[in-house]
Amino acid sequence: MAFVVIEGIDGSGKSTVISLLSKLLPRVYVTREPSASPIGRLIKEWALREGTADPRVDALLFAADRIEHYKREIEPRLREGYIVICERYVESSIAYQGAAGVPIEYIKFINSAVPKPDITVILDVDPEVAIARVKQRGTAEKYEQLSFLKRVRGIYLSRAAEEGYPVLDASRPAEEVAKEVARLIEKRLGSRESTS
Ligand SMILES: Nc1ncnc2c1ncn2[C@@H]1O[C@H](COP(=O)(O)OP(=O)(O)O)[C@@H](O)[C@H]1O
Ligand SMILES: Cc1cn([C@H]2C[C@H](O)[C@@H](COP(=O)(O)OP(=O)(O)O)O2)c(=O)[nH]c1=O
Repeated sequence: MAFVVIEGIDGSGKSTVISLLSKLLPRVYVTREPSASPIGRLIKEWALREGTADPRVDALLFAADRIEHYKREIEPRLREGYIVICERYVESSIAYQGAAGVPIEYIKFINSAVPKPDITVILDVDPEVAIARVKQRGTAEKYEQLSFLKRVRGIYLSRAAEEGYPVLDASRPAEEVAKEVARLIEKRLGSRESTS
């Protein structure tokens, strides 16, 4: 079993890479955050639109959605032997709510009820490129502002340095990025099989 998380700013190509990945790897279950849970819907329909009074409310809502999402959707699929690929997870809260001023230790604590993924990959791209890509996609959400995304990117890169996450250049064609992620996953799974 393998729990893989793909992280990156809006427009870094996460959804595109993940849909390509699901064709490159066997028995993949794809999911994402905010999730389809009632809390995930509240986040999409309210927190990310009108907005909350304090970014700690966002952090708490994302953490609550994450526990529901992990317990009800991710954990059962892992037990069934799927490679679960999740678009966004704890590092999104650290990067986005951290950039909004919430202390990182607070974010880590409220997310301590869910386990670390087996693999976390950061898709890195210049925020100007990401914003241009998202503009083609339709309306920008509350977090899709250039200066804010520059702070988010900075936190992702410092977290990758702290935790040893692979950082991929996501300005390349999505097919190339997806192949590199698939190789990373196969290598990590292969090394687990050889040690198990
Ligand atoms: N590597 C890439 N090169 C150019 N455009 C891309 C690339 N990856 C994604 N896109 C385009 O950028 C937009 C955002 O991609 P998406 O995968 O939705 O990003 P995210 O899920 O990270 O927000 C989409 O229109 C998509 O077609
Ligand atoms: C999971 C997560 C997402 N976000 C933000 C990042 C995005 O701007 C926004 C929605 O995520 P996004 O991946 O853009 O989903 P959608 O395609 O449905 O818009 O939520 C956080 O601020 N914290 C989190 O913990």
